[in-house]
Amino acid sequence: MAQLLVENITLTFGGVAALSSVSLAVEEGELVSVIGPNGAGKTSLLNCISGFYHPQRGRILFEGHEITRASPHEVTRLGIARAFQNIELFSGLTVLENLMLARHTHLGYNLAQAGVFYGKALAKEVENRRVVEEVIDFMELEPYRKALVGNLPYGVRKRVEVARALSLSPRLLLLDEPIAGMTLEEKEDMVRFILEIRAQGTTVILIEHDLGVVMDISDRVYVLDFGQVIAEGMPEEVVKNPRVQEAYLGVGA
Ligand SMILES: Nc1ncnc2c1ncn2[C@@H]1O[C@H](COP(=O)(O)OP(=O)(O)OP(=O)(O)O)[C@@H](O)[C@H]1O
Repeated sequence: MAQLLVENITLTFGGVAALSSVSLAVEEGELVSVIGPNGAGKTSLLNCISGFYHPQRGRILFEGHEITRASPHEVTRLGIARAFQNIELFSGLTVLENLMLARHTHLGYNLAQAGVFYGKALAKEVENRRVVEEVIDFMELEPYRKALVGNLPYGVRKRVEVARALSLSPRLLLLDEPIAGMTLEEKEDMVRFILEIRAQGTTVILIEHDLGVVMDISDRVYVLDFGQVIAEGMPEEVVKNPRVQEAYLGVGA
């Protein structure tokens, strides 16, 4: 069974369908990209998977659990984390504090539990710190760990945003335009990190407008247009698909 199954989801806003009967199946360890023109429904799809939107029809299963109506918090606890297009970090906190806070907020013990199970809470805190330090090391953020996020250049903040998602130890990572607005060098670095994340066994769903990057690194690609999946397959198949060329690349027709 696929790790993530999206079955015929439909999401409407006041009569406008952002997604119409969209299905998607992602295997554990795959790097799957979702592409499509502006307004095609890519972010809406990620919002449904991550619990921010709930589709009116269809269902979503992650590792056999139905998450169609789950909250973002529940989805995170089940092993799905998301790096946002518009960076969701606290600019007045350091890199280290942002990552620790993410773990506390989503996976941590609450204060009442900490009071009752002091030893357990302490062990949890040591574990939180270990994971966060590993992520900082992995994302090569060591030079910035004590820097306030608000003072960091945009490209580094994008990297911290991915690190924040990774610090939740996800088995499925959702990346919404992780290289948008970056310099060429920053893009190359981010692509390398994405490939390393996948190499470590984490499943990745990527929304990205840079087709060169998508075609280079994806195992499979889904193409959305007007809220519908118009093509799915290996990158080299998808680019040859006449519907994709018409709808997305603006050629043909
Ligand atoms: N909260 C909302 N309220 C109303 N309409 C929405 C909402 N979110 C998305 N939509 C609509 O749903 C459609 C799909 O939008 P979505 O942002 O998912 O597309 P996208 O493919 O991610 O676009 P982009 O590449 O520009 O980010 C659009 O018509 C958009 O206006």
